[in-house]
Formats: sequence, structure tokens, C-alpha cells
Amino acid sequence: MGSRIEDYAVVGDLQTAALVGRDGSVDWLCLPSFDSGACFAALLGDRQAGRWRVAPAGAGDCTSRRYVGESLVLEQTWETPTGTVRVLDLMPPRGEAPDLVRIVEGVEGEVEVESDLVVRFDYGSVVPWVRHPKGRWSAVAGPDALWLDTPVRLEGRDDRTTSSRFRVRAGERVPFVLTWHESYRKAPHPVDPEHALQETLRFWRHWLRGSTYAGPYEAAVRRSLVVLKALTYAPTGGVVAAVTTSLPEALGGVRNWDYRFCWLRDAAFTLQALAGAGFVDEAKAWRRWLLRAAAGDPADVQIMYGLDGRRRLPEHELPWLAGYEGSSPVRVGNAAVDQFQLDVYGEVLDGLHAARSAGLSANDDAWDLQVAITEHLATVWRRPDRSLWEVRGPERHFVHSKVMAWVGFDRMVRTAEEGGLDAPLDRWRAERDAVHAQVCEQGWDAERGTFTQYYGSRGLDAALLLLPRLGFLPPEDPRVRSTVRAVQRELCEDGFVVRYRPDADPEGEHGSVDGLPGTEGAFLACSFWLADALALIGEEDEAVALFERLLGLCNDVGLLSEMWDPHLGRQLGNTPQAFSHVELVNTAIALGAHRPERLRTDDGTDARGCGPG
Ligand SMILES: OC[C@H]1O[C@H](O[C@H]2O[C@H](CO)[C@@H](O)[C@H](O)[C@H]2O)[C@H](O)[C@@H](O)[C@@H]1O
Repeated sequence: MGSRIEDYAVVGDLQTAALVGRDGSVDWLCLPSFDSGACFAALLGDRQAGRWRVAPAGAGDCTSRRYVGESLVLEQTWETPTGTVRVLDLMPPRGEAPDLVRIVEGVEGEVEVESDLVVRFDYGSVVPWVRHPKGRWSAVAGPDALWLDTPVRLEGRDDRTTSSRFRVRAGERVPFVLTWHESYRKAPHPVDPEHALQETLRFWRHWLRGSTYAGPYEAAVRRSLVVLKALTYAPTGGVVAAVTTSLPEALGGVRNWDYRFCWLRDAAFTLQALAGAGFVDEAKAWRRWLLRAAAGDPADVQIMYGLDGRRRLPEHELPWLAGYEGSSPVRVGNAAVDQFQLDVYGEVLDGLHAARSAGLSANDDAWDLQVAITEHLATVWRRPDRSLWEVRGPERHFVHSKVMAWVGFDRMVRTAEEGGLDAPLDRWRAERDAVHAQVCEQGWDAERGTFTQYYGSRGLDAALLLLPRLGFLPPEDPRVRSTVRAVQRELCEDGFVVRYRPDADPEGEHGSVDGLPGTEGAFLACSFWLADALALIGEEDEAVALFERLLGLCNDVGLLSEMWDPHLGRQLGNTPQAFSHVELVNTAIALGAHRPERLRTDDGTDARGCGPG
């Protein structure tokens, strides 16, 4: 069996990323890009789906681990009866080709270490040919080639794997460099592992100097910023939602989706978090990505795109993979790409407005796109949609979607007013007021004292927690307070928030509003929204207590996946997930703003649940 989701740490090079278990096994790596086929897919199958373990022979999990400083260089340490070794894992900023570098370092005594390399291209389905040209090791199949450079002797085994055993004494360092290249090209030049290590440490140190966040949660916020940067695809500026596909939203269930794409929604939130923490360059890069991806008729704007802005992301299943702890099917591609989700227009317009407020210079192309989106919004906001939760049940008039339509018009009116820009302000104001009136009339359940999931629904939606933050109603409005309390009553499990109750609409397919069987864990981003909303309605102690509990769900190296199972006490869903880390950052910033006295430099005691940065 593979590791728990929270047992994985991530290393990446801003084009792809690997997941490393506490047992020293790299169980997930797609090369050359986040959305390429995986050459290590044991995460979703077993060892034969591909993995690379480097650890003391016969040992289990590492004794301790951490990231070196604030970098994305992972250091795992094993204390064994004969001595202590460390394994450093990193993916250096990319030169000629992507590299995964692993350096075994003897700390004390002498330890026998084993490397067990199982390469299976195309998500575990293709066994490569292994060769030793000019003393190097290479594995080739179809378009893919991997090259391994190491001073240790490598042996092929009958089960088409490559292993080696070697002894490491205190002070010795044994490197491995695994490099991907197109199979039809000449062999790549091997990188110097020690130089790559220094470069990688320097890169992250330098990048984090740009952070302007100062406050009580500095370690957790800075780790989240590093994760968000690692989820940014450097060549295009696109931001992936997570590095994995099909980690389940409920163990053993079917809610398994591919997150290795750029959602406008997730990216707009990411942009706000990065811009709010001082990273204006990343915000600019994403705006350029958006302008390219969304170019053309605004009616054709999609809710998500590929890393380079491609539009077709067909969803299919990989039946040869059993799925994480038997959670099948494993899917690649994402059928939500074709959905109509009304909220995205508002999210993009809100994100661009916030980015401008955070110091992004005006851009004529961006303004043209904003105007085109707003004009399109005016023609579609009365339509039902599939909402930010991408339900696979019927389209409905989701309240949050309408609220986001209001946000879209509101931000455009404000941008035009603030910048003295030429715009049809009266018409946009009229649309804004019409959405507002409709939501307050049809989205409010006076009997139960709450806004609802969709017009006429008995169910609630955690996205309603965003009402005060978005400015749809002031936090003092009694409807806001009572909706927040209703969400707490009806959508909380052990204090954490589920997105909605799938069975609140028993007439839908599978008896659920989302058209899917089963349930799911608490959604971490929504739980951060609750902390935010509580602070806004004046319940600051409750907000801080919840936020600090949420920090406690970070794994030992500060990572969050999408969800939390409050019954099993385990992380669920794709990992590490931008949405969760974005809201960690946004809520930390918001809590600091509500409680200026908390805005002090971290003394190192407040990074609850997050390992030393
Ligand atoms: O729950 C069903 C849907 O789950 C995924 O969507 C979720 O993840 C997206 C990426 O982070 C996020 O933008 C969205 O708000 C979430 O609901 C999945 O991608 C969908 O295909 C699926 O229908």
C-alpha cells in the first residue's frame, strides 16, 4: 500500500512536481510537464505502476523530515541501528531538461542504502527498454527517455526494475540525477548535483524575499506561498489547481478528478493571494496567460484551460490503475471544461480589479478583455449554471453564481470610476442592481433565515460564506450573520465545513444535487472562508480558533490537500492544492487586518502544525 496523502511532500521545478513519501519513495511524477503522462504512478496503483525509492535497506519511514530552510529541497533522515543517513530531494530550476536530483548523505556511522527504480511511462502502462550507452543508464519508450547518472553500480532485475545497494559512511555523499529528455534527441548533459542543490536553495531564498506578509502566521504563510509558486507553470504563467489526478474526495469513492489544469477560478484566487503578499510579477504573468487563453469571442471563454492555454481536455479513465486505496476510476482530463459556470466571470473581474489595486499597472488589452467579459455577462447571468462546485447534476440558479455576477458588474463599475475610464456605467450599474434584487428575493429563505444553495432549494452552500467578503451585503446585515450561523449548523463536521450536502436534493440523479453517488470530506478552502466570515461578523476569537485548528491540519512539512476527513483524521483529495493554500494565505492576511495587534513578526511559536520552515 502507498502512503497516506499527508505523508507526501512535494518537490518541483515550476513545470512539474514529484511527490515523495516518508518511506523515501517518489510515487508520482509526470514528465516533462504537470499534465504529461506519469513515469511514476504508484500513488494510484502499486509499485509496478512506477516509483523510485531511495532509503536504508529494509527501513520503513524516515525518522524525521523537513524542507531545507524555506526552500522546496526536501531532507529526510533515517536513524538506523548502524548509523544515520539523509536523502535530499530536489528538482532544480530547469536548464536543458527536467531533473530529479537525490543526494544520499552519510551523517553518522555506516548505513546500507538501497535504490529501487521502477520506470513505467504513460501512467504505469509502458515498460521501457533499458540500455547503458557510454556507461550511463537510460530507459526509452515512445517519446520518452529517462537518463540516470550516479556513481553507484546499477543492476537490472527480472521484474524489469533497476536496483542498487551501496554503503554510505559519515561525511560521504552519493548522488543520483534522473533526467527526462525526448527519446529522439541526443542524450542530455548531466547536471552537477551539488551545483543543482545550491542553485535550487538560492532560487527559493531569492524568490521569497519578495514576500511582504508579516504577521503571526509567517511560517505557514511563507510555506503556502512557496507551494503556490511551485504550482505556477513558469513558461506560460498558468497556475495548476494541484499536481495530482484522482486522489479521492472520499476513500473508495468515485469522486476522483484531474486537477493538473488551469482553472480561471483557482488561478484568480491564487493571483489575489500572491498579489496580496507582494508578488506582483506572478500576477502579471498570469494576466498575460489569461489574455492569451481567453482571446477570441468572450462567449467561448472556458472555465479552465491547459497549461499553455489549450482548450480541449477530454476526460477519460485509466482502467489499469486501481486508484488510490481502491478509489476508482482514475481519470485524466476533466469534463468540467465544457460546463457553463457563471461564477468565473466575476472571479476573473474581481481578480483583475484586486491585482490592479495591489499595484499591477493598467493594461489596455486587459481592460478590453474585461469589457468584453462584462458585456457577455450581461447576456448570460439570467441562465442557470453548474456553479463553482462543477456539479454534474442539472444546471440550476445557484445563489453564489448570481452573487459572482453581481461582483463582476460591481468591480467593473468601480474600476471604471476609480480610473476615470470610458464605460457604459449606467447600464452596468443597472445590471448590478438587478442581480442584487433577484438574489435577495429568490435566494433568501425567510422561513429558515438563510440564503440557499440555489433558488428554491432547501440546501445550503458553503460558498455563501463569501457574501460579506465579496461586499454583496455588509457584515452587519442580519441576513449575513444568520446565513453564517446556518452554514455552521448544517454544513459543519467537527467544526470543518463541507461544500454542500449532496443529498439535500433527493430528486437529482443518484439522489444528489451533484449527480454523483457518495459523499466527501470537509473542503479546506470553505473552512478558511468560515474563519474569514466569522472575523467579519465580529466573532474574532472563534475565527482565530478555527484558523489555528486549520493550520493544525497541515502535514509536517506544511502541505494541504483539498479536503479533510474529520472521521478518519486524514487528508483527502488532490495535493498539494492551490485552493487550500490560497485561502490559508488570504485568511491569515484578513485576520491580521481585523486584529492589527496580532500583526507582529513571527517569533517562531505560531506556525502550529507546520514544520520548521
Ligand atoms: O466535485 C465535483 C467537481 O470536483 C472538481 O472540482 C473542484 O476542483 C476545482 C479545481 O480545484 C475547483 O475549481 C472546483 O471549484 C471544485 O469543485 C472537478 O474538477 C470537477 O470535474 C468535478 O465535477
